[in-house]
Amino acid sequence: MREITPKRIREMKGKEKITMVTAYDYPSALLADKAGIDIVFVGDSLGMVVYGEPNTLNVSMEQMVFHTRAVAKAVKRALVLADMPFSSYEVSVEEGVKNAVRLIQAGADAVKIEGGADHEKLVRKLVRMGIPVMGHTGLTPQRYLRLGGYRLMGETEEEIEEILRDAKALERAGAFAVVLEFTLADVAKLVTEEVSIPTIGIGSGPWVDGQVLVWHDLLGIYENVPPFVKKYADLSSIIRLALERYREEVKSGKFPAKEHYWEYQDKEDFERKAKRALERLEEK
Ligand SMILES: Nc1nc(=O)c2c([nH]1)NC[C@@H]1CN(c3ccc(C(=O)N[C@@H](CCC(=O)O)C(=O)O)cc3)CN21
Ligand SMILES: CC(C)C(=O)C(=O)O
Ligand SMILES: [Mg+2]
Repeated sequence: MREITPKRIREMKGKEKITMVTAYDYPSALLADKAGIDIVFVGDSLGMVVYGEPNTLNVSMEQMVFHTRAVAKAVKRALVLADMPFSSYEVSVEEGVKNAVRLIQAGADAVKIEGGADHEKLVRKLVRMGIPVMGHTGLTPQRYLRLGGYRLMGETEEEIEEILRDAKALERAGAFAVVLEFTLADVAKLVTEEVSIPTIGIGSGPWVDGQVLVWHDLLGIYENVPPFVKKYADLSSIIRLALERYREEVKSGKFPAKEHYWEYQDKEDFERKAKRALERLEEK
């Protein structure tokens, strides 16, 4: 059992801000855990930042399972959360349960689904069988085609109502937290006040219970970052510089240097052995 549990996350509401970051592989999850992040999250955004897709709609359960397994191996303290990908839970409650179980068996401590009111039955069922669930409302990227792209949510009365309805349905069904993505900050504040479960914002302002960002965005290794991202590092330029130096040193013969290889001290000994080896090869 890891130290950060869904219960601990719930208890942080109003006391301590919750920190969450995506990670898709072993080395990044190791770093996120060691940095003291509360929730290490295998997001379906991996379709975009790892696999180069234009949206998250082509992410498969297989991909989520493989990446969740790698992340789970690394994390000792944080809560490991895995996204349910598009079409893995919408068709039926049964299918949703089966797919959630696969992510749990890959090492996740909890799963996240997009939407709320539409999936109340599924959330209730998962929670009853012991699988902690995080919801997700506001901008839900799996509705990319219908929305006609990614945009700020909560500008109309109808959208505010929909976001509130989702959050309240999730609370009722037993979800332990809800992501509020790219909503006007006032809407996020209202939702945070209206529900007893923690709200975790992304692009939704400061009046929420926690924040989540995508690994590649905050570290500066993804070119199409959403407008709400703060870059905490510019790893792209650091990585490029290192690769250019490597290339240059191989071309010029500077790498590998003495400390990077091993040679015979006794060259005559090597000559003898090499000659014998070549002869043995001839005999066969
Ligand atoms: N790398 C990455 N970071 C994210 O935060 C993220 C993903 N990918 N993929 C899934 C969703 C999609 N998100 C996004 C992506 C783009 C905008 C964005 O750029 N909005 C622009 C205009 C978009 C358009 O051209 O239609 C804006 O100015 O509102 C917002 C949220 C957040 N999520
Ligand atoms: C944007 C966050 C919340 C997400 O769902 C993801 O990274 O997949
Ligand atoms: Mg997602």
